[in-house]
Amino acid sequence: MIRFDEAMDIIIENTKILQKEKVFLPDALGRVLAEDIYADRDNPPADNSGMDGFAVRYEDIKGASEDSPAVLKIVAESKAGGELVKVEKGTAAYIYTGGLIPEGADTVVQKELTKVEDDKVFIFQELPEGSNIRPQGGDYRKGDLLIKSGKKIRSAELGILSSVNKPTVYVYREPVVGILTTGDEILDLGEPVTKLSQIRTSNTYSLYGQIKSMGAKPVILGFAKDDPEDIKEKLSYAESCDILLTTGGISVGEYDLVKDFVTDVLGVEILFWKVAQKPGKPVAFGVWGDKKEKLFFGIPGNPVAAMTVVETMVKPAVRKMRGESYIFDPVVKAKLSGGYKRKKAERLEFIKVSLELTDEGFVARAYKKQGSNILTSMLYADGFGLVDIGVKEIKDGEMIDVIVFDTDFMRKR
Ligand SMILES: Nc1nc2c(c(=O)[nH]1)N[C@H]1C(S)=C(S)[C@@H](COP(=O)(O)OP(=O)(O)OC[C@H]3O[C@@H](n4cnc5c(N)ncnc54)[C@H](O)[C@@H]3O)O[C@H]1N2
Ligand code: MOO
Repeated sequence: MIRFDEAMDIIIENTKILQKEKVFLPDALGRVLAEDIYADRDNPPADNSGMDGFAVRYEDIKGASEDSPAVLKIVAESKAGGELVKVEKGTAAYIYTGGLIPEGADTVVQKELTKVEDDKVFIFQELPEGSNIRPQGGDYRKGDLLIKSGKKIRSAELGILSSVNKPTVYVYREPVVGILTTGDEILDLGEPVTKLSQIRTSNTYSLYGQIKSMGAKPVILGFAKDDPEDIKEKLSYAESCDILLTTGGISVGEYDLVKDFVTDVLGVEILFWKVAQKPGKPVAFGVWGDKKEKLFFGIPGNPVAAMTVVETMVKPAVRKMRGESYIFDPVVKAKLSGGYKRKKAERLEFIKVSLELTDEGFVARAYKKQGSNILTSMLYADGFGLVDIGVKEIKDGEMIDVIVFDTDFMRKR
């Protein structure tokens, strides 16, 4: 049995970033940029006005006051999208926000400080030279590196990409993740219950949700009975996936067949099996494909073990494949209210905790039932508290590290 950190090193070392692909700009939201983005023009492309008002020569308004206003003849108009106009000594131009600064003008006086009579504008205040002018290149210059490859595309990035005229953009491909559910007892949605021992699947859809929300494409490969032929056939459906997840049949029972068959059918090379963690101990990991570029996770059947393994092990791998720079969820220090006790301390334990953000920092509370079959514990959890190997008790009020996988609790007021 290896430790969790050793397992993660093996996973990350064997995970490769996927190829890039071109997508339409709006579809790039949430994806990771696979090219450097340079400015095609200065922004703003020319000096322009930050206010509605009048473009003037500073010389002409110098010394202006309530009692002795400057009086200028209005000779032109400059609006956003308009032509470049001109002002000369003793004249002014109407100007609107975004309008080009007329040739000869060096200052903009906002409308509120002026009065118009016929073709004359009265200016009642001197403003510093250059007032209300947004200079050419004040945001960025042509040729500047604006966004580096590897950046996750949010709305701000979409705005910049569109401002530099990128109707399509290179991003990294999103992994296709096949989910194969195994077990004689497992029923899909809608299948009638005919025996007491049958279990309605939870893993198929909780894993689907996890995979989808981490920015990958889940594909449900079906349900296999604990029967060699059935498992082999359904494993073959995984051929076109980047990652194969199986749930169930990975422990040491007579019917735990998955690990051997992934090697027979897909040529998976198993790199580890069993990790000193709780839950999720029997997890298996391997690589396959021509260049060993595809991943296999044999995930335990117990529902909480399955979700925990996907959150802690599969998620960083998916993020790396997507080209993301930051692949781990945040870890925060939290005060563990109520403490936590356990009998054995041989494994790193991920305990399901709810979180609260108080004036004194994060407070974590462990769910009272931590078993790996307790589905409701995952409903309760915002994160996993980490109880290290060798630790049997964390006292009430002691600090623990918590992996935060849902931050909604921080919005509570
Ligand atoms: N002798 C040993 N027995 C077990 C060990 C061990 O080390 N020695 N490990 C235990 C641990 S830890 C886990 S976790 C489980 C994992 O077993 P499998 O991955 O082989 O899973 P199954 O036996 O197929 O199922 C376990 C449990 O989960 C339920 N299950 C399975 N699939 C689903 C699903 N899609 N939705 C909801 N529930 C599911 C299944 O009915 C079983 O109750 O092994 C321990 N045993
Ligand atoms: O570790 Mo198993 O993974 O207890 O549920």
